[in-house]
Order: sequence, then structure tokens, then C-alpha cells
Amino acid sequence: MLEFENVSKSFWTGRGRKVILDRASFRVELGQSLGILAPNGTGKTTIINMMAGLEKPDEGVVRKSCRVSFPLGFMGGVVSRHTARENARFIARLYGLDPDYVEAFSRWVCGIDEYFDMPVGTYSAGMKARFSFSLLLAIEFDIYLIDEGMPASTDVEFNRKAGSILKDRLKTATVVVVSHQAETLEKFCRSAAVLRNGRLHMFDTLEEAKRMYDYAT
Ligand SMILES: Nc1ncnc2c1ncn2[C@@H]1O[C@H](COP(=O)(O)OP(=O)(O)OP(=O)(O)O)[C@@H](O)[C@H]1O
Repeated sequence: MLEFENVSKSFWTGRGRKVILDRASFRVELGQSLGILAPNGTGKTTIINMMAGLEKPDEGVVRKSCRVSFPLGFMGGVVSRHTARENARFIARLYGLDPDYVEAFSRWVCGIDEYFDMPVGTYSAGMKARFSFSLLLAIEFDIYLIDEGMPASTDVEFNRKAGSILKDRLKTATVVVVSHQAETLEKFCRSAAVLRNGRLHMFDTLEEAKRMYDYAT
């Protein structure tokens, strides 16, 4: 279970407060994936970061009683001057996993050949995204956090491999996905919420959420 209780978050912009969440309370139960629809710039990444524990709420509590992933595409835990091999082994130890397994799995999924043994700082944006995605897949989480769907990868082989592993994982895992478009959520969730003016409106079906979202935007 992942729960927000009376969570508020805002940013000071110099001209006033930008309210992201205003006393939001909701719960994500295992097996009930949730989609959050929100226009660009209204707080999708901030909410996902609070779920991951990367950002703190101003007020309220975020509770977790299961393994919640880092956001898909997050590179914050990866050290640029270290190779993918070194990073994979380090992250494996952090999560109490076998470094040999995580290294081998990540090397196979991301398919970046000799670059796997070169510093991550030398990678293209696409290679970084593939590496980060491979780490997310190497670790089994109960809830996966996805910001705007899959990372942009033009590598067909990678998309096929990673997509089929993710699909398999999602049969048992739960997903929270935030997006500005309903089509992204369709693949993952039945229930959805709409973020509007700092309020999260929860709906039992994506259809209902979509209706409010289309009406309000
Ligand atoms: N540290 C910060 N200080 C000030 N404002 C911030 C900070 N972080 C985010 N914001 C502002 O809060 C708002 C929400 O940001 P966030 O990145 O969560 O939105 P988003 O919905 O993910 O945006 P996008 O769809 O453009 O990626 C934006 O207006 C952003 O400029």
C-alpha cells in the first residue's frame, strides 16, 4: 500500500505560490494500478517524486508498506564517472540483490555493448534511458512509478525486450502512471485521478476521469 494523507506541496516562484497539491488524501492498494491525468507543468513529476521519497511534502504524510520503485527514467542514483557495470553492482548491493545477477541482467537488457564498461557520462541520452530502465527491471518492486509512459527509445530491439519484460512484470505488479494524456494510462490502469488546481479528483474508471479532464482542459 502507498498512501498520501493530507499532503500539501507548493513552490515559491518569486511572484507567489505555485500550489501542486492541497491536502490530498488517497491510497494505492496492491493490484489496483492508478493513473493520474494532469496537464503539463501542473505537478506530475513532483507527485511521482514524493511517492518515491525524492521530495518531501510541505505538510501531511506519505506512507508505504511495500517496495516502491524509483521513477522510470530516474538517473539520480547513477554516478556519471562510473561505468554501467560499477553502477549496476553498487545499486544491487543497495537493494540487497546479487551484483552478478543485476550486472548480467542489465547488460543483456540495455544492449549497449562495450559502453557498458565505459563511464555513464559518455552515453547518449537514449543509452542513459536504456540503462536506467534496465536497472528498474532488474529489481522487483511491488509498485512501479512511471512518469509519462515509456522512456523515448528508438532502439527497436531494446523496446521489444524491455517492453515484454515490463508487460510480464505488470501482470503481478502495480503501477502509478502520471500523464497529460489519457491514452498513456489506458495500457496500465482502470481507475484514474485528475489533478486540477492542487486537488486530486478520484474516479473508479478511466472513462469518468477522462470526461472530467476533457471538460476541464
Ligand atoms: N524546486 C522548484 N522550485 C520552484 N518551482 C518548481 C520547483 N519544482 C517544480 N516547480 C514548478 O512546479 C510546477 C510543477 O512541476 P512538475 O515538474 O512537477 O510538473 P509536470 O507536470 O511534471 O511538468 P511537465 O509536464 O512539464 O514535465 C512547474 O510549474 C514547475 O516549474
